[in-house]
Amino acid sequence: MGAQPDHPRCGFVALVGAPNAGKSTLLNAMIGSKVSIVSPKVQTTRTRVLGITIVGDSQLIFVDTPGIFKPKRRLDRAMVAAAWQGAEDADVIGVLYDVSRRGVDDDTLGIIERLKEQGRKAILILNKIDLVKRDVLLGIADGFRESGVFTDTFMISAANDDGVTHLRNFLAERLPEGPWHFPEDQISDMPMRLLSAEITREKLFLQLHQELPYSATVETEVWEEFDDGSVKISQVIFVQRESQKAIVLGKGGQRIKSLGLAARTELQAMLERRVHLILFVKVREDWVDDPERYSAWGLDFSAS
Ligand SMILES: Nc1nc2c(ncn2[C@@H]2O[C@H](COP(=O)(O)OP(=O)(O)OP(=O)(O)O)[C@@H](O)[C@H]2O)c(=O)[nH]1
Repeated sequence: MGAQPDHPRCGFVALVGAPNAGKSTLLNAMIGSKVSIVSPKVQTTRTRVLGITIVGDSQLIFVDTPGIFKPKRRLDRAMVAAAWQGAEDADVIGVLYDVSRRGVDDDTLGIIERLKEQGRKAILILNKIDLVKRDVLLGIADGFRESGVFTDTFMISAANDDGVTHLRNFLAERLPEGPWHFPEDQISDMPMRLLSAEITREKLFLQLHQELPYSATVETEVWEEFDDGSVKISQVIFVQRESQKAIVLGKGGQRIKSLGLAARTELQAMLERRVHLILFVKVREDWVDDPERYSAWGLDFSAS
């Protein structure tokens, strides 16, 4: 553990909001390094990610939560339970809202209701201000003020890094006094295996979004570091049907080659070392209801 300041502060910040509000983008902007997966599709964040950053004497530990939405499937219910758990344990809750949407959605209303029930205060983070006019923005802020839940309101554009530093400094001041929980150089306690699998899964979404909606998952099976500094990573892409396997492989293995290249390039940049990435595709029809998958994502299956 690196040296701590004389008067350290440390605490947990939970970002909650409807799917697509920009939680991952904001987290990445705050941490300054890729720790969560950003994708234009909704509900792609399946794992609770802790991103950690130091601001002055404060160590901010961000709990990025999966979208809090009405759970339908078993997996979704586990996600929602995990999301709320993260929020309830936090020192500061930030409710993120996408100002470009037309009218407040049920997800956000549900979050506010839940905060009210618990008598918890939160800060309101109005995101994507680059997409709306100022008077619209002020109207939205007024609307939220009536709920009585929010102590402070921030107007930011996470994607353009507008207002993010101000928010970060505010959070740093808000945290309770106490020793740092993590070594200074640790930006994420998400195991590297999991993070690298998420990178491959992101590539799957980006390259095959139409053909393969939400039915694939990726696991890292081998993580082997060599003396020359390189690392060998073997991953399995699980799909639900043979037809999907064929899609992931592509004609003459073209698709999987391209997925592997994209994932490897990003892994190398992140790990700052040479990466040998080996991808396999396996069919497992019932992965969505397999308890083992839940523990791998840090979700509590019994909560669902
Ligand atoms: N124009 C604009 N787009 C943004 C901004 N912040 C995020 N986005 C976009 O909004 C989309 C959703 O952002 P994410 O960060 O993935 O949202 P999320 O809340 O983590 O979504 P889930 O993973 O579904 O919970 C992405 O396409 C982002 O690029 C912003 O400030 N301005």
